[in-house]
Amino acid sequence: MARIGIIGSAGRMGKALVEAIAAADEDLAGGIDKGGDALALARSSDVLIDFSSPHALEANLDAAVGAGVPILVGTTGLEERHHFLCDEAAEQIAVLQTGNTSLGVNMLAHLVREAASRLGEDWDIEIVETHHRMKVDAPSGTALLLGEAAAEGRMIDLARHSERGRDGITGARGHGTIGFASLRGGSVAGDHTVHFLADNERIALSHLAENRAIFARGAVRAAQWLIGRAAGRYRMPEVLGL
Ligand SMILES: NC(=O)C1=CN([C@@H]2O[C@H](COP(=O)(O)OP(=O)(O)OC[C@H]3O[C@@H](n4cnc5c(N)ncnc54)[C@H](OP(=O)(O)O)[C@@H]3O)[C@@H](O)[C@H]2O)C=CC1
Ligand SMILES: O=C(O)C1=N[C@H](C(=O)O)C[C@H](O)C1
Repeated sequence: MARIGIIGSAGRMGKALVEAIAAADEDLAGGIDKGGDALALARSSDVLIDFSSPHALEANLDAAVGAGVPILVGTTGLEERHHFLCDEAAEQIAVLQTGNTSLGVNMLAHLVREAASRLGEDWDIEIVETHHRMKVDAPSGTALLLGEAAAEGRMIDLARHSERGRDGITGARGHGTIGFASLRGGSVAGDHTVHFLADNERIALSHLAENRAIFARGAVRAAQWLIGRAAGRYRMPEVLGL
């Protein structure tokens, strides 16, 4: 049995993970929240799963490196410097960072990449996400993951072709850009739709999460897969065989 340590264990995802670890017949090494000792947790774990806060990322990566255990980072709201920190840690341990651990969203990303590569630039791409009222970051990590997939399909740089947070007299939509819109309310676990819009026709590719069990199940699967892996950055499609 693998010993899995959870960072953010009292949170919404932390609770779902406790159930998923039991369902997978693995061992819960322990869990911490704000103020917890990540290094002590890492030393008693075979792998760490982090669904907490971007503020905690540096300490969590240091703990994983210190104990020499792999880490799955599911936390979203990450900035460029957080991705550099993941790269640095991945020189010494296996690191998998992803905005979404579910099979369905990773399959959707594959479809979006394919559609974006086949449809010309006269098909505008807009990504709409809806989440529960407690979510603190926008756009969601998943929306950005889907945006990256679309940008890869188009062979463009997402950072230089994004339209985010439109408000006021924005001017016409930039040709060839990828737009993002975020809705917040209720208890929605996570809905994402990638719209492809051309003159007189539209395609909408969607994923609707009915609960957090899908994220927790994927996270445990990734954690199991990470144990014993060489140092490096890994991605969910490798875990899921997509
Ligand atoms: N990749 C994916 O598939 C998914 C990613 N997420 C992401 O996971 C993250 C957590 O989501 P959710 O569970 O809903 O959020 P919650 O707010 O419910 O839980 C976050 C938990 O992290 C803890 N925490 C906060 N700061 C620290 C810290 N410095 N060190 C250790 N623990 C800390 C909190 O503890 P305290 O209350 O003490 O502050 C809390 O228990 C978000 O970024 C979310 O977007 C969510 C679902 C799926
Ligand atoms: O905060 C959430 O709840 C979720 N966060 C992730 C994201 O930002 O995409 C994944 C999922 O959609 C739920």
